[in-house]
Amino acid sequence: MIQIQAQSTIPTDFGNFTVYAFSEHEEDWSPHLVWVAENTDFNRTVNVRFHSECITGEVFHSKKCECGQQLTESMKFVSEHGGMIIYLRQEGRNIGIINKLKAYSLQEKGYDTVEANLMLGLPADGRNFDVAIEILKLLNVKEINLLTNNPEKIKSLNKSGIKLSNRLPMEIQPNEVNRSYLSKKRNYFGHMLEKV
Ligand SMILES: Nc1nc2c(ncn2[C@@H]2O[C@H](COP(=O)(O)OP(=O)(O)OP(=O)(O)O)[C@@H](O)[C@H]2O)c(=O)[nH]1
Ligand SMILES: [Zn+2]
Repeated sequence: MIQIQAQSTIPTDFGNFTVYAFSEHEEDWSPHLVWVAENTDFNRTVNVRFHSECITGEVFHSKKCECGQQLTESMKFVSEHGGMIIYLRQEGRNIGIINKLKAYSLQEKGYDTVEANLMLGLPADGRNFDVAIEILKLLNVKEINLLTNNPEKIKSLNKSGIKLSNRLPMEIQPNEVNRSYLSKKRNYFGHMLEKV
């Protein structure tokens, strides 16, 4: 059972956030991190982003995906309108950074993002979002707007008991490198993307 292991306030370029680290054990070096914008009213519909870790995109500005830009846009949005980012330590759709780099290596040979995972004997998407739901319940959140294009995140919420008021699109303008990745997301996983 996960619980809050620590919390603190952190000022960012986009405003002040309270950050909570959630894990089962205090010695877990990769806890899920929940970033709550300071103007968040838990008694109203809360704007929420479930965001899976992508060190290549978020820290090193990889052009292969849109994760870094989505995280920045999400932080801006919740700072302005209230809300939180549930930052899930599910690197590479939960195959881990080593396997993601192996998958990228296969992508250099011409395989797409799904084929590469499957060739490694791994699921196309190894995530489930139950832990994000658990976090919302622990924080006593009852009703949310979800910033996402991913239908799986919506399905998880619909069976959770937490009310989903609205889906808010989180679409980034494609670049020349990530356009085929984004179109695979739309055509294979069913992401609601209009710009690819
Ligand atoms: N295995 C694998 N993972 C990737 C690849 N490109 C990006 N990722 C991972 O995909 C995940 C993207 O997660 P999210 O930002 O939550 O995005 P999403 O599930 O597409 O849904 P929304 O952005 O909410 O629409 C991150 O964990 C990335 O590390 C890839 O080519 N292969
Ligand atoms: Zn990414």
